[in-house]
Amino acid sequence: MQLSRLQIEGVRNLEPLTISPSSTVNLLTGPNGSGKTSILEAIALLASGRSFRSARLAGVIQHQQNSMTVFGRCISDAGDDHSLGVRRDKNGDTLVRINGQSYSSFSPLAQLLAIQLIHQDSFSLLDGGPVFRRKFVDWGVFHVEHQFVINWQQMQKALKQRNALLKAGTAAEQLDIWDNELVRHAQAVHLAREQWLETYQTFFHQAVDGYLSERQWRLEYYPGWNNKQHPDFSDALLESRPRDIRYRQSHVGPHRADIRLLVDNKPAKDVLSRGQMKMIICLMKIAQAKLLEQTTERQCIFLLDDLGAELDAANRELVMREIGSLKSQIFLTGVDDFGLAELLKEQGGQMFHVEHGRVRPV
Ligand SMILES: Nc1ncnc2c1ncn2[C@@H]1O[C@H](COP(=O)(O)OP(=O)(O)OP(=O)(O)O)[C@@H](O)[C@H]1O
Repeated sequence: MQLSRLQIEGVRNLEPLTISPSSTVNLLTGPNGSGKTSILEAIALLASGRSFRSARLAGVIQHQQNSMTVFGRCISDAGDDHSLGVRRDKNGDTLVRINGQSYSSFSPLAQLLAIQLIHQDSFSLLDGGPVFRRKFVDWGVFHVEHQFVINWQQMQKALKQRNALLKAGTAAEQLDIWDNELVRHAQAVHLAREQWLETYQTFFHQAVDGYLSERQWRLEYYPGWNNKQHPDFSDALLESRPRDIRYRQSHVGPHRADIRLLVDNKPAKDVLSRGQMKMIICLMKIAQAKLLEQTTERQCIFLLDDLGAELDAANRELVMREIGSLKSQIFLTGVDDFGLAELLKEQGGQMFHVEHGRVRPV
């Protein structure tokens, strides 16, 4: 899916704007605080209903305004036209519209727009907690296997019920019903993640091959329990039961899953420089987009906030060429064109200048 038109109103410092982005690269330049990231934020909002920088959406709505609206006209990978819109009021009311029809949740938008976001918090993928890596894997699985989200939601529900019983100090036998439900969906979630990761490994290794290829890279999957000892999750859950009862929470399961990236047998976050970490994060996301493109013929939209930060010229160009090898649409920000103007021309891109919340094509 690609955005052929973008309309934003009431988002942070941005004046109401309408732009027709290029289907290849869109470079947004301008001074600090001018509103570049806010444009990426608005695109991400259109795809997920969430902001990647504020937990509270009310903070994204422009001061003195009562609502914000993001509207996008998109061309699907099959060539169909779609209109998508999100409106959010200060009092929390939300409206999601796709092709003139209203929806009560954001998931239909997420299914249409596959966004790959790289910004300053993306480092969490390597140095943050397991939740960031689980989200990364689940995003990949969600876009290739639609049944996954149902199993994931059922698993979360069973886990919540089980934890509530544990907290209330309920007798062990009463856990059985939720344990059975948890096992059923947890097993499905685990298998889907495992299969996706098996395919992903190939794309990941191809992506890092052209970068620090003298190093040995390994991506390991931990499903959330010791599956060498207990291939069947139900055995692990049963073994964990006395501990779960004692500490009143569930200690094993796909909610504890993680992936570990090792470089020459050491955790990547302990040995890579900041710039190298950013490169690997970019390459991990590019590999994810390639997998999606090759398995489903769907394209991602890349949002790269301040790509220039931490990366030297050679690495910036490598990232741009790698993304350019996909059919993805790219939006990237920078205080200047950080030497990418030539490459931008070569890739048929478009530059926009942002100043005091006003955007104009250059
Ligand atoms: N709710 C809001 N209403 C109005 N203005 C806001 C609101 N929230 C933030 N701002 C302002 O909007 C601007 C947003 O800037 P943004 O982060 O998009 O800039 P940027 O061009 O990406 O900057 P940088 O180059 O420093 O990353 C800032 O000047 C900020 O003070």
